[in-house]
Amino acid sequence: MPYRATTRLILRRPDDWHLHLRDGAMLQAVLPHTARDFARAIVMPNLVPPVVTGAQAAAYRDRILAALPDGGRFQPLMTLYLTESTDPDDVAHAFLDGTALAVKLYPAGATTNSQSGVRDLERVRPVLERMAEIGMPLCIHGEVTDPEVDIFDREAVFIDRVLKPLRRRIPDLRIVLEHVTTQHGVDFVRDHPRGVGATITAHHLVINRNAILAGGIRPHYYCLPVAKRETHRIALVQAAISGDERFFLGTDSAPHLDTAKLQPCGCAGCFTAPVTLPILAEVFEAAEALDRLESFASLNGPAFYGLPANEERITLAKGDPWAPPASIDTGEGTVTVFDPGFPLHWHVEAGQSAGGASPSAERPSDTA
Ligand SMILES: NC(=O)N[C@@H](CC(=O)O)C(=O)O
Ligand SMILES: [Zn+2]
Ligand SMILES: [Zn+2]
Repeated sequence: MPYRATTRLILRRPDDWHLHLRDGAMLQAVLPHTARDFARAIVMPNLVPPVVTGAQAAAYRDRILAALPDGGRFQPLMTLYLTESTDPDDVAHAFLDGTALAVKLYPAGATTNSQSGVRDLERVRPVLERMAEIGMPLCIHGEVTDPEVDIFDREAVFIDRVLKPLRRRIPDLRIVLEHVTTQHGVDFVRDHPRGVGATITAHHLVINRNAILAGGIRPHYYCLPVAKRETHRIALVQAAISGDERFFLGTDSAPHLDTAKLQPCGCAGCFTAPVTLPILAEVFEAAEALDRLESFASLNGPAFYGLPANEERITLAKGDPWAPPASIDTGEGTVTVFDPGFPLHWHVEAGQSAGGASPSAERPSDTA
């Protein structure tokens, strides 16, 4: 049946403030899916070996730009992986010359490729103090690694044990609590009027932990932090649709080969890049908040990072449900595309640019 758009929504081209692009064949395969819909993305540094220095970030940025499809104007924004031997001068230099926008804190052992991360925050204090001085944000994977702590509590415990004391010790350090998954995380951000933000993924807005475990084990819904119970999902939706500047989109699109996910010990991460904006449109529409999608996806992130919002526009169109590809091929194996579990009626119109005609998101209007 031919596609019939019945509703259109124009918004500034979104950015992704938390993205995994990997390297090599995987980078080649996943990058076009982000570059198609997003103007910029903060690229996570958890390669093997990790992207630690300014020079490594510049080299990785060059590899990403070389992998861009022809005519792609996508801009990768680089991060530095914080280790206990990170040099404060190198970090400051990379920030001030524009090579890196932020530093990423992985508690050692918390997630995929975090083994070079931080065990003792005291050891990185000189780096954090320097970052506070120069206004460089710290992006945080906010989970404790203590095996005594239940996996569903690890974000909340991190906030109490690590984040609150850190905030007291270095109050001027700008912090992004990445991929927030709990009411506790939302409350922590709301309690801090300045200098604290949080990214929210599309998948945490649409799944709770039942998606992973009820009626069978579904590895493609397993990511870290792991999805929590429904009350937390609702808190995340409330934060995302609130228009509150401190909450912005970070997809955490984290591709892994299916052969790595479908294992007795499969790895964490959901590949959402190809479906992020259609999913968000469904979520915001269901919450009667389509007029705030632009704040979440296109305005709040740049405001936090002190960057201009994109001038270019994209159009989201609503029509008959469409089926995204079940997976993409990387040449080295397939990667399953995140399935939200409901039909997608919205899609991003191809090659669309409204040329800056509209000052902000329009309320959807009937164009049929
Ligand atoms: N989110 C995930 O489950 N996985 C991410 C790492 C991360 O963001 O924690 C990955 O790199 O695969
Ligand atoms: Zn993470
Ligand atoms: Zn991530």
